[in-house]
Amino acid sequence: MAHIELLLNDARSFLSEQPESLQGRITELHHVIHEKLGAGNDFLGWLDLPINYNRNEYARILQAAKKIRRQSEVLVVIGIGGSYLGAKAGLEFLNEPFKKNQLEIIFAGHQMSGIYLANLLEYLKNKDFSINVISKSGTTTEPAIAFRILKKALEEKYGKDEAKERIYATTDRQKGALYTVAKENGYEMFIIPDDVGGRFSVLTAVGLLPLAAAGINTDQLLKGAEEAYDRFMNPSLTTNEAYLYAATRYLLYQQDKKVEMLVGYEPNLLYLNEWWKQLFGESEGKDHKGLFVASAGFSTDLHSLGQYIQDGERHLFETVIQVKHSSKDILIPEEEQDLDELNYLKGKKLSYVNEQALKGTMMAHKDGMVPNLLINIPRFDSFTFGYLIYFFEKACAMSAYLIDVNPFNQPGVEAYKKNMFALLGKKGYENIIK
Ligand SMILES: O=P(O)(O)OC[C@H]1O[C@H](O)[C@H](O)[C@@H](O)[C@@H]1O
Repeated sequence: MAHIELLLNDARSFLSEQPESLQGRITELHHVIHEKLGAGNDFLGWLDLPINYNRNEYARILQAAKKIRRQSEVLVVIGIGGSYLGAKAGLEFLNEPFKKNQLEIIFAGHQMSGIYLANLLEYLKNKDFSINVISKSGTTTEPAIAFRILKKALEEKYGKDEAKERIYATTDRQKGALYTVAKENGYEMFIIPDDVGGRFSVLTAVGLLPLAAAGINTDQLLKGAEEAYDRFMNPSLTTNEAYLYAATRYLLYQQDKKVEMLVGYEPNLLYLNEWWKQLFGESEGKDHKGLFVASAGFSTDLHSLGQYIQDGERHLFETVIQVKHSSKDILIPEEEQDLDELNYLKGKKLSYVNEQALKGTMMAHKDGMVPNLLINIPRFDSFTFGYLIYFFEKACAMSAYLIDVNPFNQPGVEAYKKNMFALLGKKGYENIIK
């Protein structure tokens, strides 16, 4: 039984060729992926993580998570891009809105705002805190600056020796400035394997330590990823939803749909959108190719972007995530006078109203010539999160190979960095700007 469903009822009629016709190419590329024959083949370590993650390191992650919870009220997680979005997406996906957790997780180093960091330092003054600094390269500017500043605050508060017991560094096994700092100071370290790129690293310490520290059941998360691993080992489009998704978005792209929007009807999905955008945007957007990936939270954005989606340029399609079971719900009460004219909804669950909004919107957008793909997920739990992460990762590798780009590099990201370093006067960048 599939843990998540992919329904193409509102997409097929737009396609001049059905995704199943690509089965031959998909099977070929499945072998390219699994036999590591394609571009970027030294970055396929994520593929087997659900079955061969490092058990010793995982045991240390769980120990460290316990220690953090014992010692601190706040864990500051420093990282950007792939070293931030997976954990953030997981926390948002799994946390109950407004519920205060025993350990508060705060992210830093995911931008360079002085306002944000100054206020964070202020906030941390009277709190016990620990730091998990995450950077695969160990040299990314945003997290490096945030770490320098927060490390100083931690050392001033607890002294160098105790601060050392409160810093956890997740980085490369042997290189990079963060590696050097961590080794030199004797911080506990977690390794991002050489063959796992940032945006494919959620199932390593990058995602698992912050999530375990937050009290999330990471055993279940890994089990979900393992179930997805098993299911997507067979390339047949009759059972491999990851490849069916990849094939469908590829065909829509061929038919001049240039934008894909990931859409959810629950606020808990908003950061999954952000993680997904990095995954697909950095993996496919190169050599002047690739879908532009955007996202929306409905029904909120139906009151802003909704007009464009219904009626603007016809270059987009939507992938909608529906959550089948609500862990909590609320009934709409009856009012005697019905002044707000809502009695027609009395006794109805809010989840029911939300679902009708989803159905009505899909119908309207389809009528407006926007193909809709529907992904049904059962509920917000760790198992489903792990499953979904692996589903999208596998779909992404296939998608990128379908348009013949290397899914695992991101050369374009360096262009702005060079200019920024030149403007900041960094050594070695003197002659960049003419
Ligand atoms: O983990 P790091 O090496 O610090 O990298 C963090 C992020 O920044 C880079 O610029 C890349 O565009 C991302 O792919 C990466 O996830």
